[in-house]
Formats: sequence, C-alpha cells, structure tokens
Amino acid sequence: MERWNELQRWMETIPPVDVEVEEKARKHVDNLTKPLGALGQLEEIVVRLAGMTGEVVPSIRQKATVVMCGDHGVTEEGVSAYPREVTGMMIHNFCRGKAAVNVLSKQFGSRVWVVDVGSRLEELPQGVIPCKIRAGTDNMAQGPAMTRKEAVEALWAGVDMACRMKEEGVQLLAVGEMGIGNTTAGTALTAALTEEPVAGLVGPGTGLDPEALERKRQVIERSLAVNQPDPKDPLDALAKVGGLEIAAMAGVALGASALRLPVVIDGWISTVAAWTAVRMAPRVQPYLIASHLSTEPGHRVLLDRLRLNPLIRADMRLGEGSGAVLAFPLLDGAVAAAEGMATFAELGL
Ligand SMILES: O=C(O)c1ccc[n+]([C@@H]2O[C@H](COP(=O)([O-])O)[C@@H](O)[C@H]2O)c1
Ligand SMILES: Cc1cc2nc[nH]c2cc1C
Repeated sequence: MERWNELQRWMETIPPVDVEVEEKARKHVDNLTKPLGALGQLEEIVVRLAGMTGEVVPSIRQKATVVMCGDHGVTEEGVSAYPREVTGMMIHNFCRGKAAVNVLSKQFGSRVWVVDVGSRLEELPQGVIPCKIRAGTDNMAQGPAMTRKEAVEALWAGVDMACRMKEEGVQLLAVGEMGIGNTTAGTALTAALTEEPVAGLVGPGTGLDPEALERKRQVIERSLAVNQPDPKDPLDALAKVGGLEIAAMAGVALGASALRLPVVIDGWISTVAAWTAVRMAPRVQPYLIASHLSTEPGHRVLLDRLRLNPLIRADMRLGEGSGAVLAFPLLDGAVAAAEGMATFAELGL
C-alpha cells in the first residue's frame, strides 16, 4: 500500500490553523461599529477564515465547487426513490449548466468542477473531468463496495483536485456530490465509524416512503454485518461500505486543508466524507465550514461530532453542493463587513 503510505505522509503536512492571526481577527471584529457579537455566526466565520488562511481579513473572492460523481452497486437493493441511471443523467445536466448547483453558482459568481470518479457512464459529456477509478461500486449488502486500493485511489483523486483548484487560484472551495444510493453508503459509513445505531442516522434520501425506509435500514444493517468494517480504521470502513465519490470528497478535504484552503461542506453525504477525512487526519477539522443543515437525520449527529454550526436552515436535501453554494453570499458578507465597516476608534470612541 505505497499510495496509502504516501497519503498518510500528506496528512502529516496539514498545518494547524494560525491562532495568532485568529486572535488579531477577533480583536478587529470586536472593534467594529456594532454591539459585541451582534453579527453572530458571521463574526465566527471571519475569525475562523483568518486562522485558516493566515490573513486577518481573508480573501475568498475566487470560489469553486467540486461535484464528485459515482454510482453505487447497493442500488440493486431498492434503497433509493430514483433509478441509478439518474447519476449519469445528472452528470449531463451539470455539463449543460442546468442543475441547481450550476444555477446557484452562476447567481453567486463561482465555478463548478464536475468530476467523474465512479459513474457507470462509458462516454462522458464535454466538461467532465475524467478520474474514473471504476464504474460504480459493488453491492455492499453482499460484500465490500470496493477494495482498499480503489478507496485510496479515489482519495488521491480528491487530493489532486484540491491541488488543481489551488493552482487555478481558487481561495475557498465547496464539496458536493452526485450518486444515486449514496445516502445508504453514507449512513453505513457513519454507523461503522461512530458505532451509533443505524435507526438514528438513516433517512429517506431522495424520498423513500416509510416502508422503503425500513428496508433501507435493514440493507444497511446487513451491509455492516456482512462486511464487519473496523470502527477504528476509516480506510477499511470507507472501502467496505463507502463510495467512490465519498472517498474523493474526503480526499478534497485532506488536500484542501494541507493547502490552507477553507472547505465548505454541503449536506449529509459531503459531511460524512468530511467526517471520514477528520477520522483519518484530525487536523482537517478546523478547515471545515458547515453551510446548511440537511433534513437527513444523521447530518445533525455528525455536525455535532464535528462541532460545526451550520449557517443555513432551509430544509434542503438535494446534494450536488447546492447548500454550500448558497452559503457563499453569507461568507462574502462576513468578509465584506470585516473589511468595510468602521472601527470605534475611527469614530473617535
Ligand atoms: O446532501 C444531502 O443532504 C442529500 C440528502 C438526500 C439526497 N441527496 C442526493 O440524492 C442522492 C442520494 O439519495 P439516495 O436516496 O439515492 O440515496 C445523491 O445524488 C445526493 O446528492 C443529498
Ligand atoms: C433528480 C436528482 C437530482 C439530484 N442532485 C443530486 N442528487 C440528485 C438526485 C436526483 C434524483
């Protein structure tokens, strides 16, 4: 496992956030012309961004969302309200600029990078970044979703993408995904790594009725029983009950944090990926920003474990990075306030 060793060495390079710059940013924000703390979470965000980037007034003008795409063998078990072909269909939609993430990104002036790490599409539309590790995972209810080696390759695909984004001048990135069946994989992976009961994590995903939701819970339980993922070995759990796009998103978090790039997470599945990255390298945690709270029940559980407070509550459960992009104007607002507001000293107070 040479590539895994190499990745572990990469993880060791993740720098801690700069607490001195954080302290300076906190002082600056406290001196702005407003009651102490009155800009709420926006103040917290500016201070955290300062610590991540090392700049008292952080620059986050160049923003982009990476949408990791992959298919799931477990869809054979009838765990989604939609057929697995929708993954490929949506890849085409992303490339036409017509999915929610595209429209929101256009609205707020950011770019979308669509990456195929594991779809079943044989021919990719123009605009997709081809990084296919394999054409979909195997059915985890019958055996491992993928090999450890494949999981490591998918992690690296994410690290590489973060590096490419940094090279292109991206200053803050969001992670999104597309993969029919991935709420099943995400729930199984979370249950494996947290040892929380599946019943408290599982949700309807794209919209299962109560009967189908019960079946989904059983499929997840069976997948865990069949694979016996090791709760102390995030790579083992990721390979056995995760997904290619989940691994790639975890890789983006590992890559971005090593490069001091803030990472905005989206809903349930991207948060599972971020959690997996934090389990591999705890120093990833301070580089994460939670955009919104998904209606999937497991999301709250993981955000609490990550000690993250989502900016938006809008009952969304779309994925694609849509909720993360929606948080961009709030982040821009936070930085604009820190940059443009007068201090009490300037008013002679
Ligand atoms: O991000 C979320 O919170 C979220 C919640 C439910 C569904 N999704 C999206 O829906 C797909 C997975 O749902 P499912 O029901 O097929 O497992 C996948 O493409 C996700 O982007 C996303
Ligand atoms: C149509 C559709 C769009 C999506 N975008 C992210 N997940 C999705 C799932 C479906 C079903």
